Amino acid sequence: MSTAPAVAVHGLRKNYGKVEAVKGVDFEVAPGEVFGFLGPNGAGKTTTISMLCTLVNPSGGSALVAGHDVVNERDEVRRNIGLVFQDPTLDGYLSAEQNLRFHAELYGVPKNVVGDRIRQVMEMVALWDRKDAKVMTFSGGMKRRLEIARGLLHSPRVLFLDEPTVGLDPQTRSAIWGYINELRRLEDITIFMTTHYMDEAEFCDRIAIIDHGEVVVIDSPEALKASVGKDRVQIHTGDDAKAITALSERFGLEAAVREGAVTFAVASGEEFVPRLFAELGMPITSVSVSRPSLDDVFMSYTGSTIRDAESGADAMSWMRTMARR
Ligand SMILES: Nc1ncnc2c1ncn2[C@@H]1O[C@H](COP(=O)(O)OP(=O)(O)OP(=O)(O)O)[C@@H](O)[C@H]1O
Repeated sequence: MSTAPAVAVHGLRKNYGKVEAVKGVDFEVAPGEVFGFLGPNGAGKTTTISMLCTLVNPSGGSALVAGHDVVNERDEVRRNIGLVFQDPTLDGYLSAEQNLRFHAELYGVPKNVVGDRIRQVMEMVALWDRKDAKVMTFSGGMKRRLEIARGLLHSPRVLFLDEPTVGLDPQTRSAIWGYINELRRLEDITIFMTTHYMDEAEFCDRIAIIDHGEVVVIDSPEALKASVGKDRVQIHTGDDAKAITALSERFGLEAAVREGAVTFAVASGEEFVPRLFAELGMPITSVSVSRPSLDDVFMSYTGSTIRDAESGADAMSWMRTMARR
């Protein structure tokens, strides 16, 4: 297996008129990696992935995918990638299998292997028993699964998934992740995906947090959470106000009531708890310690929660829509 990066991006930029959608990003994705691009709506995820897939021309910088330049070697890039985008492009009047056969012809999959490959990818997403059904009869989750199967049909080296689970219910989302995990076990493939679901970013080997067109940080979910440094401690007491004062006076900690409990952040929370019981000077009825989540990571690197950032982006796109009228 090659050790050259599956994706190598240097100073990649995209402007739409005055909007700087992507402001010069740099990153590399190793072969076999599941790499996640995490950011709120409007952060520049789709624009970046579209440039890597040769669907949008960069305004500057460079990108190699499977060793090929996305501007000068578009055909080579396209042959080596699979795409699953937010907007479905399946033909509802054709059966699931016919959709895949059509795709196989477009990509020149050799005739002698098409049948076996179609069966293999459809079994991977548990749709083989529905191969003859028209796609218009499929649920949203089944269509997404079929799109993933189609994206894999020509054995791409890099599979791009743009928000693969957006709009799906939690059960279907978790099933899709089951297939993605199965896929990385069975196929020699690199997966590049975008998401704005924090819980899904946890499944990636590494994630890049992107905000306002810039990559803010790149690392494994574990390392990112560790970089935040502090655990979240929540305690229940008979008198929250008194507990907040005591935490401040005795430990110099800033606490507030969150989700009905006195909440504060502290390094090595588990080691701190025994001291807390001994020195707080009032009874504690329950305590919980949790590690930082990716939400805390996003907050610490961007200064806002992903939801706040999202409503800001929504407001921006609403203003742009109004301005165009
Ligand atoms: N074709 C376009 N013309 C003008 N502006 C665009 C175009 N496509 C994207 N933008 C703008 O570029 C910025 C980045 O958009 P992009 O779709 O890449 O973000 P995103 O992170 O993928 O968001 P989402 O999760 O909503 O898809 C936004 O401000 C968006 O409004």
